[in-house]
Amino acid sequence: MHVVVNAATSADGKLSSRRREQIAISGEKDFARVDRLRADSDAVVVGVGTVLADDPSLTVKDEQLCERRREQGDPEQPARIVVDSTGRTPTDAAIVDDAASTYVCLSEAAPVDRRMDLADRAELVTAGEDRVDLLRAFAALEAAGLERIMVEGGGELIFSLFEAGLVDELRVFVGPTVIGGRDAPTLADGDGFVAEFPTLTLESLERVDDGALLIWRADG
Ligand SMILES: NC(=O)C1=CN([C@@H]2O[C@H](COP(=O)(O)OP(=O)(O)OC[C@H]3O[C@@H](n4cnc5c(N)ncnc54)[C@H](OP(=O)(O)O)[C@@H]3O)[C@@H](O)[C@H]2O)C=CC1
Ligand SMILES: Nc1nc(O)c(N)c(N[C@@H]2O[C@H](COP(=O)(O)O)[C@@H](O)[C@H]2O)n1
Repeated sequence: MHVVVNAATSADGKLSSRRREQIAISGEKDFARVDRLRADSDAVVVGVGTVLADDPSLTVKDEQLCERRREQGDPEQPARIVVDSTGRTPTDAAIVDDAASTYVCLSEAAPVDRRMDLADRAELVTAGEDRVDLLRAFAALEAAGLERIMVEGGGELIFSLFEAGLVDELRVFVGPTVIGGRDAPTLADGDGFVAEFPTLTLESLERVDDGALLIWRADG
């Protein structure tokens, strides 16, 4: 399995504002790059915080990219994956619509009624007691044939993926804006590291739109 985390931050490292509403940080070229990265992936992952904040579809928007996937024998759309310990994903969320297949990764703490509601719309993967055990969940997803994984956020999930040692690559578009706010989500939130910080090797740095795209390889 190869896991690429992709996100857009403001110049001060925020994913969105303290209101936790979706903000277009990327410009046109960067959104097109994100669409190509989705098209090159078997699955696109977000945490339930992003589902509740943004109601994302996570689909490939360019019809030619969908056509290319079909020609390669892939499903027209990559699968969507939500990491959601207790099954808070609404049943009318775009991520569980018919546009693509969806996996919801739950923990044992997810109530039966939430499981039953979501099971009509998604494949359920259970790993972990109170919180999703990402190592086990990702192993189950790999066993289901999902190899090329793109993670789109948010900051809580990205931190946990680094903590679990699951990140192979980090691609960050840094946009020309300042959002600020101590409570605004950043690229990696969670508890934060105090020692043994994950380190990265810079693979490339490119001007895109009015910002910069940085591609990092995770060491270790
Ligand atoms: N600019 C960008 O590129 C992007 C911006 N965003 C923004 O980020 C914000 C959402 O980010 P955030 O609030 O951090 O939410 P996340 O999308 O990271 O989801 C976090 C939630 O996932 C669930 N979860 C389950 N298991 C785990 C685990 N092992 N580790 C971590 N989380 C787990 C938790 O909820 P539970 O305990 O209920 O399971 C947790 O609260 C929004 O404002 C959104 O707009 C999001 C994506 C990209
Ligand atoms: N790459 C990127 N740049 C931004 O500026 C963004 N705000 C995001 N957000 C992510 O895209 C998801 C929305 O996807 P759909 O348009 O619904 O397909 C959103 O939930 C974030 O994960 N990404």
